Amino acid sequence: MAIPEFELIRRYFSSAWQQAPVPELCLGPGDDAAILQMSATDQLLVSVDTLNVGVHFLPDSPPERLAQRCLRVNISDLAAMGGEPVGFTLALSLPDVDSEWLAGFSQGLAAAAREAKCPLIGGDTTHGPLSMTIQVLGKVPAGQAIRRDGAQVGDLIYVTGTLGDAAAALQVMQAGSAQLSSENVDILLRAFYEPTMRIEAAMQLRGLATAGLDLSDGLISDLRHILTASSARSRSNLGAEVNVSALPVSSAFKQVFPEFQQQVERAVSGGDDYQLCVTVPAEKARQAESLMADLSVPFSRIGEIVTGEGIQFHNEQNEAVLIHTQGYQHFADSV
Ligand SMILES: Nc1ncnc2c1ncn2[C@@H]1O[C@H](COP(=O)(O)OP(=O)(O)O)[C@@H](O)[C@H]1O
Ligand SMILES: Cc1ncc(C[n+]2csc(CCOP(=O)(O)OP(=O)(O)O)c2C)c(N)n1
Ligand SMILES: [Mg+2]
Repeated sequence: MAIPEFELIRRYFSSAWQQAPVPELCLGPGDDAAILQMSATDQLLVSVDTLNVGVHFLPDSPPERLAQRCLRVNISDLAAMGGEPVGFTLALSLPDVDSEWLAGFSQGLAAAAREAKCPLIGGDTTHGPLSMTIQVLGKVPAGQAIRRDGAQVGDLIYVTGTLGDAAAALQVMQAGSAQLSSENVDILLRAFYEPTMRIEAAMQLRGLATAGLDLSDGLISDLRHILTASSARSRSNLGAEVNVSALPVSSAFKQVFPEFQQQVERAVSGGDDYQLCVTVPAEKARQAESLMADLSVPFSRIGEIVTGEGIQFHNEQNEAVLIHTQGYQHFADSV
């Protein structure tokens, strides 16, 4: 029987993290980043993610774009906590020394590092199948990180940007794009390789959002992380109501997935979005919406936290919509 990714982590790694707590540790595994107390006023955020060929990107991906994606998806975890980047380390495993590939990779890495104001501060370079791991360090004023566990009944659920574009890009890369304009192909590929880092947006949402994370596995699994963490913390049963007609999707995405049910399924379970999903109390919603508008960040209200369990999807007419797909799961195919 396959062990789901999160059960595997809990079963085999919780014994290590439950040992020897240090006074600096404010938040261990389970959120987008760990939180460590650095001084009375500052906390350090730490997060790491790996990208593997064949799993996270296709073989022969352009190296410049791959580097962009690798740093951006990692910085997305810092952003999701309301953090500001401080620096990153890079552990790179390469099958051979291909100077053309490395020149492209180096350019993409430098461009993303510049944009995020996040310098490379160390790393490791080894011989092996292509794999890249980036660890990001960030900072946040003490107590102000946006965690996954603060959502409450009545909070409104928002997402930034559009959902499903990266899933549509993958479909286009794997199956072709006969019916798409080159402009739309560009939009989708950019969503996959260069997801927007929502650093400033999330910093503005500190103190307004009760919970938040970045969407990597798809809304249907990632919103559940907010529900699980927040239910545990508040010792209550929290669920979510999501209006599928409010899910923000691009016209390029709709061209790739023309049927409405297919659009809903891909938007909530396609993954690789790296948009923010946050919960905001109703009385702070106007302020949050206007701050996001000032930053020109699309900010869509898609639902509400309710008493209950799991996520219920409904349409504009308030009719239940069944979703048949799940979010991305590593090891889903293992036996
Ligand atoms: N091998 C591991 N040991 C300890 N913690 C882990 C391990 N793998 C994942 N985690 C933790 O589990 C949580 C969920 O992981 P993941 O889905 O990768 O988060 P994210 O989507 O934020 O990258 C994170 O807090 C991460 O630190
Ligand atoms: C070749 C390829 N196949 C499938 C996908 C889809 N995909 C792979 S991993 C993933 C989820 C996000 O990756 P994960 O390692 O779980 O990131 P994390 O949640 O740790 O940030 C998705 C949607 C992809 N990006 N590339
Ligand atoms: Mg991860």
